[in-house]
Amino acid sequence: MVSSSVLGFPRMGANRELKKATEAYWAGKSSVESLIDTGKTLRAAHWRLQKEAGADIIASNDFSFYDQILDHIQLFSAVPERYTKYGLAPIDEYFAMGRGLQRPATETSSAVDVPSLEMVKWFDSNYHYVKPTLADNQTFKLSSNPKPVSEFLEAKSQGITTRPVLVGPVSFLHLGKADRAAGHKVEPITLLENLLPVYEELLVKLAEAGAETVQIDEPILVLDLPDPRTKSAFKTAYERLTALANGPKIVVATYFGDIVHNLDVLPSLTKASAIHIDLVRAPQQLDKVLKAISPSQAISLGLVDGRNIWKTNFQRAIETAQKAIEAVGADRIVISTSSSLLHTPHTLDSEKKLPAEVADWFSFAAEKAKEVAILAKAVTSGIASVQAELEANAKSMDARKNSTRTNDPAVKERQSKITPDMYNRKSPFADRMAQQQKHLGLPLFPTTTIGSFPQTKVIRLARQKLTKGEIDTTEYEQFINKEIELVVKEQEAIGLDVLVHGEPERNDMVQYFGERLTGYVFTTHAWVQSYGSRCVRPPIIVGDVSRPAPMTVKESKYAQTLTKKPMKGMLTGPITCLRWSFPRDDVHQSVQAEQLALALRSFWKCLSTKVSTSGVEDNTQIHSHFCYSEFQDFFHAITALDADVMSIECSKSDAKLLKVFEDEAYPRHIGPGVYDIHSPRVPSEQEIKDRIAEMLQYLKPEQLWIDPDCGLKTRQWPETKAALTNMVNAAKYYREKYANKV
Ligand SMILES: Nc1nc2c(c(=O)[nH]1)N[C@@H](CNc1ccc(C(=O)N[C@@H](CCC(=O)N[C@@H](CCC(=O)N[C@@H](CCC(=O)O)C(=O)O)C(=O)O)C(=O)O)cc1)CN2
Ligand code: MET
Ligand SMILES: [Zn+2]
Repeated sequence: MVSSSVLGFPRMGANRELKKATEAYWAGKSSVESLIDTGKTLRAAHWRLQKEAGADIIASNDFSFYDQILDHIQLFSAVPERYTKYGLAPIDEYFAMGRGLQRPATETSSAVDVPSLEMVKWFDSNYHYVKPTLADNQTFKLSSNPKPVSEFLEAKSQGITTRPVLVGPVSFLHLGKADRAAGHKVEPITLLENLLPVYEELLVKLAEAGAETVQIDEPILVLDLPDPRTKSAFKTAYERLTALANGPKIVVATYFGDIVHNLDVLPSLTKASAIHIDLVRAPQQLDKVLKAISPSQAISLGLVDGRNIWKTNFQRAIETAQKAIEAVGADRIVISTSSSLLHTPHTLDSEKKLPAEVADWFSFAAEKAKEVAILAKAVTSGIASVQAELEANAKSMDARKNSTRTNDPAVKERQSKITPDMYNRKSPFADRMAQQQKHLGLPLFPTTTIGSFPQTKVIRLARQKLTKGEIDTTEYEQFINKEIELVVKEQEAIGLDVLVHGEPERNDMVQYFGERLTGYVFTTHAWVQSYGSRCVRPPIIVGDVSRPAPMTVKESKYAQTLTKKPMKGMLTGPITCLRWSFPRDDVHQSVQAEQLALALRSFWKCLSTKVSTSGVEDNTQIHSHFCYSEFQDFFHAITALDADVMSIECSKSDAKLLKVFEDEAYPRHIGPGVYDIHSPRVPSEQEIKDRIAEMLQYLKPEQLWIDPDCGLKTRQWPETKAALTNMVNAAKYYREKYANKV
């Protein structure tokens, strides 16, 4: 028999109950009991939903109040001392690591001021995890009442036997880093021996609690692993974890890529009961993995997309499953989601406004749980047992393929006319910068922000009223103009050099642009967690993209009339628009990216990839923003973009990484973010000065801009003003210090 499995379920809830509960707790508006209760209710509902959908294997410990990697940091007692020293309640210590904590002393407790841990993109998704920061000689200890065990028992008490999911020891270490803030230099992988006993203890506890199998995620198996120590860590770890006398069976799960280049790791995993692979992202790996697994091992086929919202093509999935069955036998096959469903919205049932034609093409998390069950039944009991479902699916696939929504000949025509000159700026950087300096007259260490200012409740409510028709466009636009006036006034008061309009008209930097382009559709409830309590509602690209309605130019122009200082206009680049939307799966992503670039270019010849930014005058200064700290990995790609000024996320990473700019003699301007905007914590002027001093070890004073890590939309006004004031003062200090020196 072939069973079906779901590697993990989204945890926010159908109506973002978890977001609301967490934010209410942070705001002091609800108790910890009420937060914990919401978690429990959501877990129960999600397990039941999957059970009723017919999924055989359902995950537990996929729930998290903030992030699953952060959960493991606490589970292993790997919390840095700067958090533990306050003796906070475990949940508060946990949130302090996620978002920092800054609070004055009270009669009963001392003052707390601690920044958050670093937050990083989860592989190439738009989810972000909290990076483990480890000490030299880091010790690990299993927390009391370990979460994976208690959540397993919780499900069991509800009559549902789950498969607990853990992040594997090798991935946990590989995704971590030395705690440089506390002076440590350890290479995380060398800590494996210290960590393994904790996994052993936990696995035994899970088995004792009744878990027959545990899913251990080792997603780093899809990465290149050049360090031989990483590969040998798999051997050390899995030979031990799969040999526990009283341990559970272990399924090793990989996702978001293929493991073909790491097949030499598989022999270390022979005693794992199954290997899971992502066949949506990397279908070509099946044959090789089938040959490489051991004869006793099962293979879990990730056939239902955990990253996108398209209905699974049943015919194709069944063909793949049958091929695998022929190769190794039905008893060794599991049909699964490609990854956790964390990256998909909760349920299609909530969408009442989608065109019916289009809604029939989609499948969200709840529907995907049904898909794995149908597929498993089809290959176990025969096609006839799910005839109706298969017919409906085939009809839907056909309808999508032949729909007029998906093909627009005019777009294809325009795409065929892209010429080489559309890729390049008019003059080289040095000439452009000379003209820009004359035009803009900026001081040394110019200060700016990334674009957004606080998206207050008032702004969101105004937008909600517009959507509901309670106010009209004119009233809404007047409201937005008032917000822009406020943002400009505040920036002038703070003393920033290059201003922004603050982006109040945008619900989200991706959704906003999607809503103004054809080829997209939008949802009302399809939220996906981005980090912590923050969610996005990615627009869906269903067809060829084109024909922008006028957008955002009006707001920027209005903002410029309010000040003599230079005003920067903000656009979301085509690649980000693509990758943070739900892209089509029937057309190559490069084609979709090009369509987006053309669409954006056509209304404003100014954007962050070359087709969009070329055709701009020399004295127009292009700022490109990248909120990734791993810039060294794509240094050459960003260099090729030829932006005049580049702003990058940097405040949480080692300033030494900036050395790449020095080594490569990068000539253009750079603003490495000087403070973290994801946390409400206000950085002091001294902290920012220290950070700038570090940057000046690698960057020339005349190329350095002073800005925050990213946009300020998630912040409140008081902390925004305080932080930017400290930032501007720090910049002024260096401006004086270097006056006449460069
Ligand atoms: N797409 C995307 N990806 C990104 C980023 C980003 O900004 N966008 N930034 C980086 C980090 N990720 C982030 C992700 C989300 C948010 C964020 O602020 N999200 C908001 C939602 C933004 C939004 O769409 N807001 C809408 C609607 C919000 C809403 O909930 N409205 C209420 C009504 C108003 C209210 O009570 O607040 C409702 O519908 O019930 C609007 O402003 O119009 C949130 O979770 O709170 C920030 C950063 C990387 N990836
Ligand atoms: C996630 S990058 C954000 C860029 C956007 N212009 C903002 O400031 O919010
Ligand atoms: Zn950013």
